Amino acid sequence: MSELLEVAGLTRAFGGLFAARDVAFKVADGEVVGLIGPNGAGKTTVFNMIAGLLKPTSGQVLLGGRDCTGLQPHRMAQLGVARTFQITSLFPTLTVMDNIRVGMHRRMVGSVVGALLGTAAYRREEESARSKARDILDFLGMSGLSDREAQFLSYGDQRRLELAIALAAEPKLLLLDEPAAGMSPDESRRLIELIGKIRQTGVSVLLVEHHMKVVMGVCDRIAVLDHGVVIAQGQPHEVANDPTVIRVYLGRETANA
Ligand SMILES: Nc1ncnc2c1ncn2[C@@H]1O[C@H](COP(=O)(O)OP(=O)(O)OP(=O)(O)O)[C@@H](O)[C@H]1O
Repeated sequence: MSELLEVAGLTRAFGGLFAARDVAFKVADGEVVGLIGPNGAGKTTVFNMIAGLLKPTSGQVLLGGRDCTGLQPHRMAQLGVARTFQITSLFPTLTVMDNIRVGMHRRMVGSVVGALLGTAAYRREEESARSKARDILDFLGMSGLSDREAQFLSYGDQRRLELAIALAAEPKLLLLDEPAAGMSPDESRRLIELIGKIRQTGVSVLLVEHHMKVVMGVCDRIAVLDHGVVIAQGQPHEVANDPTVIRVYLGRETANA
């Protein structure tokens, strides 16, 4: 497998505090990598530096070997990095289908003028967007919800809709920020299945997650952060049995196992 994402020496200081220091890990094509650690360990900071939302103080973010350090989020998106957004970014009174189409809209070539004039090119693009959105809903097992307003979806379905919007960008790398937060055990199980399905399509996933069952159930490899530093990385069973990791988790928080 070739490397899709590589971060090297990634560091971010806030004043005198190093939220991330010299962080290094890789995500291969079609691999699911978990980024875990106690509260305040630096997961979001690393995640945001990869997504382009936060500039590193030093270090590199490489995508397919290309240096993408410090690029803006929309440039990272163009290069194939998609992230899930919080539920608040859904449009509550729009249908599931329209939420996905709005998500796609920014990347569509057709102009506003084309839309206003109802040109053939615009209609073709619009139909292909709808068809793609239907495929994604089908893939996520949400076909029956296409016409439902987002506000009437269950919590788990709202989070699946976020996934659908991210997948509509046809990413190479999907960044998932605590996708299992607030989910019931049933919803978490479905999420594990879905992430597995997404991986099978060749998409790589970087997952920040507190929910250990989800992390252990779906990740090929895990990197553990503590105080901004990677203290362990490896396969789930290696990390779970690492004495430093056990000490950090037992000492700092009760793992959500
Ligand atoms: N904008 C900021 N300004 C100052 N300090 C920050 C900022 N963002 C994060 N920090 C600090 O950096 C450290 C790492 O925070 P970060 O949010 O990356 O951790 P986390 O692992 O994502 O935590 P959680 O699991 O609670 O979301 C924390 O000490 C936090 O207080």
